[in-house]
Amino acid sequence: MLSVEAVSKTFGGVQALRQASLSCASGEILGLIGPNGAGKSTLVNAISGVLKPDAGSIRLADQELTGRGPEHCARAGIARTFQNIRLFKELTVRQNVEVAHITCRDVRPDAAGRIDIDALLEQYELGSAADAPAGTLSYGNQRRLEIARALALGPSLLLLDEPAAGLNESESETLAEAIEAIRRDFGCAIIVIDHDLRFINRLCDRLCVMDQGQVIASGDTVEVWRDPRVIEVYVGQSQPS
Ligand SMILES: Nc1ncnc2c1ncn2[C@@H]1O[C@H](COP(=O)(O)OP(=O)(O)OP(=O)(O)O)[C@@H](O)[C@H]1O
Repeated sequence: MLSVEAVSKTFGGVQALRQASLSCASGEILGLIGPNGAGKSTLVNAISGVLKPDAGSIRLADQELTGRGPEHCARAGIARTFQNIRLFKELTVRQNVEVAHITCRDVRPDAAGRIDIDALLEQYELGSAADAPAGTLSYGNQRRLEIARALALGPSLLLLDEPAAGLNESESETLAEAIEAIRRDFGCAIIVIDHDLRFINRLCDRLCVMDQGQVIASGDTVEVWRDPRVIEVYVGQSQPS
């Protein structure tokens, strides 16, 4: 489904990505982890068209996406959330979701037809706030709205950048269940970036570990934690249980 091959990106003198490669299949939940500055957000930005890679290729199913912009990638079926929430804060909760749904209806009417906006708002406990401006929601509700809006795009690939940031343990558990429900209900591929390793290990089928712009390990979650390079990168950090 998603195939990223040898993607590189330099910002001034900083090589943020060095020939990074990963793949993600339909219905798979892939965890993208690594220390601060490893290149995770840059890679997700390249996949979602927010920035153009200097080299390498990005394909989604049979679509060549390398160097295409965010709108093109959204229309191709890639939806994402951001590390720092980016909603249309003056629009209502419902309007935020409707804008995404209209985009989906234009390009993938079949997928759009399967999306029920009211059900989506209820599922993310936003029904009672549907007519409130998005900017007035609590932090947790804004995070939920970002996911609901991403789903209204009818994605075949969903990218979640630090969805558990700022959540307590029980909220993270609820979020993990919600992401599993997305896989079940939408069947899309999901890539999750997060520093909460307990959350990542509980949720993800496979992991891709980055360090200094490179993918240093990828594979089954349990296997990856046995890799000496991964252990080295995480030395000093608490090992996940
Ligand atoms: N727009 C930019 N301009 C200059 N340098 C950048 C830019 N974006 C990222 N970088 C640099 O590229 C490197 C990788 O950053 P990136 O944000 O992708 O890492 P990350 O793994 O997502 O980190 P974190 O977990 O802290 O979010 C870092 O050295 C960062 O400072």
